[in-house]
Amino acid sequence: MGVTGRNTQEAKIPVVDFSKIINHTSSTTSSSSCWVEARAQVCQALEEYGCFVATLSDADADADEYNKIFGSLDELFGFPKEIKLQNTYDKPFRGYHSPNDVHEGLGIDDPTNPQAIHNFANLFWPNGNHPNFSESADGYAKVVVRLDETVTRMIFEHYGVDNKWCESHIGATDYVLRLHKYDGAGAAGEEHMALPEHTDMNLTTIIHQNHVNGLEVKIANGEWVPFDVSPNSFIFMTGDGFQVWSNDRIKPCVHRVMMSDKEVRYSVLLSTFHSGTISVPEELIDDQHPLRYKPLNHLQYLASQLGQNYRVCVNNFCGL
Ligand SMILES: O=C(O)CCC(=O)C(=O)O
Ligand SMILES: [Fe+2]
Repeated sequence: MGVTGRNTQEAKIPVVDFSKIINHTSSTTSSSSCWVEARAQVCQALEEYGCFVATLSDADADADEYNKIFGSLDELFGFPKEIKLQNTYDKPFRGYHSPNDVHEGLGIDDPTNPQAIHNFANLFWPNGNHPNFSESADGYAKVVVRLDETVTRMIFEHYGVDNKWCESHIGATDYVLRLHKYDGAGAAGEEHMALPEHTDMNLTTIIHQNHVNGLEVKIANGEWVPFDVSPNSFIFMTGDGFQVWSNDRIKPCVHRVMMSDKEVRYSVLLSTFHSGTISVPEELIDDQHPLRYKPLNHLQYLASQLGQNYRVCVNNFCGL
């Protein structure tokens, strides 16, 4: 292992094949054998790693749909900062952010609503002159929201939690689409940490990236494992919200971004939040798993992090 603790051997993020379960126009929610097999793999990976790589269909038309959005990002991030700063929302962690001089991000709140995408695009290309961006963001959001709903259904089923709670959970989910840019390594090719180690405060994050690697996941033995680029691979990570919901069965994924490539890395993230309160289902409380968390008001949890220069961890916020 090198000084960064990076894994150079065999450890890999588990891969789950969703190509028969989901494509860009539909998804299966039956109890077919591929569904049952994927459901077991998903939950085992989330308990061990807090993440897995979902591979979707690699048919050319589908891969085009997943990757079209990257075609607009040079132009989008090339707009002056004063325009990017207009990307704001009332709720926290939705709009433009620029935590350091090598990374910046823009956000679209509620991307399942075409009007929300249109309003975002109009900040940059007024008068509706943005057909490529809006169309590709809309198509992308549909695919990843479908993936998120499918995995959420698998999680509820796996732990034997009544479907009515699953449907109300999905109905109370807020989606945010985030577009991230990371500058490449300097002229001498020196590696830099573009985003330090953290877990996400949300329920789930789904990340897809352009042809430049950078995202790494910390596994149980402390090694860092890279998420390798592929046009039809999406990393699915669980955040603090599912740690609470699952009464500590599901791990929040610890990750960071290290840039060693000279090219710019773009990533597109779907981030999900609960619009109300996350409570541990009664099916997940027993003698071996006594209740560990008070109900978590997700928005209050996010708000508690604003303006802090340290992270209030979820155990301190609502742990029993
Ligand atoms: O852009 C990425 O690949 C990761 C970003 C991330 O971890 C975050 O914004 O929380
Ligand atoms: Fe993150």
